[in-house]
Amino acid sequence: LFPPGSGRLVPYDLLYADGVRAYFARDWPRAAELLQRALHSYSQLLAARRGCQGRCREEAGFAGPPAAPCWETRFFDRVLQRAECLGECLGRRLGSEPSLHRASREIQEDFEQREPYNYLQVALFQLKKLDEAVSAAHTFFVANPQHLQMREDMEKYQRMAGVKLESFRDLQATLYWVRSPWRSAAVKLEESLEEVLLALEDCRALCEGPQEDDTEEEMQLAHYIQVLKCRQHCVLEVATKPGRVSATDDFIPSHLDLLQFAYDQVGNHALAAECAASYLLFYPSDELMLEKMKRYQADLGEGASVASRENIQRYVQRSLMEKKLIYYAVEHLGGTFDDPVSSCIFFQRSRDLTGFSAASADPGRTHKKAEPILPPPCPGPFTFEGITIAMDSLQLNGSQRVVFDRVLTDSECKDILRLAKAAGGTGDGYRGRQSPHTPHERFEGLTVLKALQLAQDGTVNWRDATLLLHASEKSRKIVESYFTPGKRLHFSFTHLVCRTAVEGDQDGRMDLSHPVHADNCLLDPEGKECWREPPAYMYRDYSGILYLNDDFHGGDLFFTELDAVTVTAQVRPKCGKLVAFSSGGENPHGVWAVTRGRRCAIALWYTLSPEHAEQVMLPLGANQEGTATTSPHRPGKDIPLLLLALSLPPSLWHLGASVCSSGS
Ligand SMILES: O=C(O)CCC(=O)C(=O)O
Ligand SMILES: [Fe+3]
Repeated sequence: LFPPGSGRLVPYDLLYADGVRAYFARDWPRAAELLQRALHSYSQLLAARRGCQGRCREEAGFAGPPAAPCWETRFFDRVLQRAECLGECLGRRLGSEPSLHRASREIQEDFEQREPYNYLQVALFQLKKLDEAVSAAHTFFVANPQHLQMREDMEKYQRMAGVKLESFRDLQATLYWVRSPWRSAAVKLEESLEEVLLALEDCRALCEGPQEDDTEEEMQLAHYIQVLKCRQHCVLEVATKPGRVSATDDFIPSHLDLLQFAYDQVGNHALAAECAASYLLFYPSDELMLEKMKRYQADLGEGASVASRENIQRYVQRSLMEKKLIYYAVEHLGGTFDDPVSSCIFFQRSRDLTGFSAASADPGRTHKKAEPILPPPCPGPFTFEGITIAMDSLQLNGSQRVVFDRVLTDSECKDILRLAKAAGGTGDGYRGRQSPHTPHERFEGLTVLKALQLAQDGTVNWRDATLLLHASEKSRKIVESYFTPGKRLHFSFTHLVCRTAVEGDQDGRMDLSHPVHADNCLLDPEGKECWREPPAYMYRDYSGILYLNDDFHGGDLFFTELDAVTVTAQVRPKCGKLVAFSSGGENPHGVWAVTRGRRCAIALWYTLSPEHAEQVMLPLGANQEGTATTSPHRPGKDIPLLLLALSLPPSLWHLGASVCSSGS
């Protein structure tokens, strides 16, 4: 079908399937070759898609509005035109029908998760191509830092004689960023922001219907206002048209917010600051963002000037101007305007600009007074107002423990729970599976990045995904200011996790939902010690759990002594309750069985060390305490295996732990 030299790209899923088959047949040379070809084919496909997208966007942009009677139809025409262009362009570049290159969802996910590199590294290792094997392993590990098997392999590679430091390279890294998963998030966010701004332009251009010269002035004005309203509605149009990136009315500011977060995570403070400044154009009094701006400014130094993005400035100014004109018209000519953008600042500013309120009160006016327009509810930023300390270390009978209340409002909890539900419905990335701790519960986890990815796909809504990020960030700030004032706490790992009681399987249950453990060391209840060594996440310094609901039975969190049985304190989960504690042996904890319903929480782990921010890979070349040999103090087999496993993040359990469990 695809003879070599025909210039036709062999679909990557076919190559992959053959490669995996060869792998299991232990035909290493063939496996390595096919897997490498599969990866090559996949990257060619992505490159072709990117190239064609650029071209077709231009083409559709230059084509000019087709002469259809109403602009919605024309908008669809434009979309169809672009789809057609894409199909042709891809067909040409790939040398075959683009549909042949559409792999199943599972295979796509494998490639997104870099799974083929996992097979490849084994095959290359078997072929004694050590340098290439290490690069492949490293490339896989960068995207799967929680993968226990690979983590061990990486440690082995690092200890191996003859392995060069340069071999630890990410074969998929884009130019200047390595390691952080936020890197690819930022790239994707930039892409989708650009997509939307372009789509907006497309949509706005189509608002301009034919102008009849001889209509009366009044009619012309009415027509013009219609055009302006149409343009204002483009934000929503772009949000809901099929084939577009999913968006909400708050799409642009949310994107800027997420981008500043992503850039901050990868340490690019200049870009983070630029996005923060751009975000502030929408919400100039957002306290959290203003505070971040201050930090960025301090990080960047005195002389550095921070400006918002020009395209966003233009967007905001233009939008304000249009709203101003519309409000003016509504007031003087009648009619209504249902502002599609709920951003309060837009509303308030455009009202201020028109002098709307003052004009309405002017007694000299003869016009019928315009209906007062109520500002839309401001979603507003989080504030720390209202948060209370419900229990401190003393009341919790231990050290470095605290419980805060009212970190989230009921409606925020509801929105985040909705996110969990929507993500659960996809059966993707959030699959309910048996809890790793107990057969009587199902266990589901969703990371912030995965939530953003689902928002990108349009599976969940942007606002909810952003809310998850905000809730995490807010908790981080609270924990930071409580436990480490003046020192920055970084996210180490964050996920939304739900535990659901399996119905009809709860009678006489004796086990726990989450057995007693400590978060950064291996608890040894017999020796009454906690070993801070791998595979525990040693660099986790603080833990937080932000609860989202209480409509379930059981599921209280409890702290114990080092013996793992003497309970010292207990916390009943509730929406908005945040429990935080230091992650070490001073805080062994567990969760009572959930015997009815579903218990959801955002689990958060923080680190003081920037190198471990939101990734779990140890810096290469650095000396990893205790990784090279087993500590002589470690009572090896005396540590119950379960306790050992529990000090690893739950995320580990939903990544295929071994090569064999995936791709087959
Ligand atoms: O959900 C909870 O209350 C605690 C969970 C926990 O300790 C953990 O995931 O490490
Ligand atoms: Fe824990």
